[in-house]
Amino acid sequence: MAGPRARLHLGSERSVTQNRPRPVRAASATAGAERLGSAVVGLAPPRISWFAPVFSGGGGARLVLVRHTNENHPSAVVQLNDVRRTYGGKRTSVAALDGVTAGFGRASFTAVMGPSGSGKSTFLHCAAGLDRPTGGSVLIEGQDLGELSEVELTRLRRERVGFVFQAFNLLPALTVQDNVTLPLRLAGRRPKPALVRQVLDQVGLGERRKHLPAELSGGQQQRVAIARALVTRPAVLFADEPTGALDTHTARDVLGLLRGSVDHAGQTVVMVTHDPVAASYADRVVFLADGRLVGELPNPTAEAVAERMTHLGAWAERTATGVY
Ligand SMILES: Nc1ncnc2c1ncn2[C@@H]1O[C@H](COP(=O)(O)OP(=O)(O)OP(=O)(O)O)[C@@H](O)[C@H]1O
Repeated sequence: MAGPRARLHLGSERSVTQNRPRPVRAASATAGAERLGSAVVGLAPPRISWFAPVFSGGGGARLVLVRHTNENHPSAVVQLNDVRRTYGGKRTSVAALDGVTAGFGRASFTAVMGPSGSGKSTFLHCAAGLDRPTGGSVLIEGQDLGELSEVELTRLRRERVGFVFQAFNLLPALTVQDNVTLPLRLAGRRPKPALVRQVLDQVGLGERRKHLPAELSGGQQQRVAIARALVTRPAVLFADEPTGALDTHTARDVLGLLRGSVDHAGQTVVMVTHDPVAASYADRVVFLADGRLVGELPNPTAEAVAERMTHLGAWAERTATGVY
């Protein structure tokens, strides 16, 4: 557990009613996930509380008891323990992540938000095994990534981690079906036709499997990218601004698809986003500022997320400039 961390007090968490229908969860999809109050966190109830400075909207600091839900727990699919990532040398050192502890339970959907430069990409890269932290540990399904060689880490990423980025990164000369099955073929596995059909149907592209990416809309191409990420049945799907290149309507389709993979297939999803509406599809939002986890919001609404981000941005600016 990291030492005391600043947590932002950013207004009421439940002042705005939910602005989207939440699908009923299949019992199998939520196996292992536990409800903690109103938050689906997939973790054990918090065991440790800590005293931390809380910054009010006006910039003043006071001490309150903070209940922390992100501690180390063996049931987490992804667990970060006191993760640090420093860039640069001694004199130019930047702490992109400064002691982050967070857990992500099975069949949970978490949005990661924070001002520009707060460490979101670094967080995602370290959590997904794309980058090695300079301190602390990251576990995926209980496996400490720090204990793996590069070859082992690559294999774990290929088999247990799915990625979706803002850019769809499809191979233009391959059909939808061949793009989707590529990760399996790269891993030397023969794609099972029934599985491929199922994944393509899941993303609504069963009829388009022979098409080339250029023959699809942006939203459909992102669906192909999601199918490609899901085809290995990964333990966790990491999404980095997956709707950043899509119009509002298409973005909602894609977010609904991610939500459905959690509710109906028990997928664990961790998504970095700047968009409060996108974040409102998640079970909870965790907020980063200055490389630290500074708060979380269960059952987020777009309005509540936007309100917190406004305060967080103002606080980050005051911290950076030293003007309060
Ligand atoms: N390769 C690097 N070398 C040096 N500093 C870096 C490097 N990558 C990130 N940083 C610094 O680490 C901090 C966190 O960066 P990161 O990209 O994780 O933030 P972010 O929240 O994803 O930002 P944004 O929302 O603007 O994409 C920033 O101060 C950034 O300048």
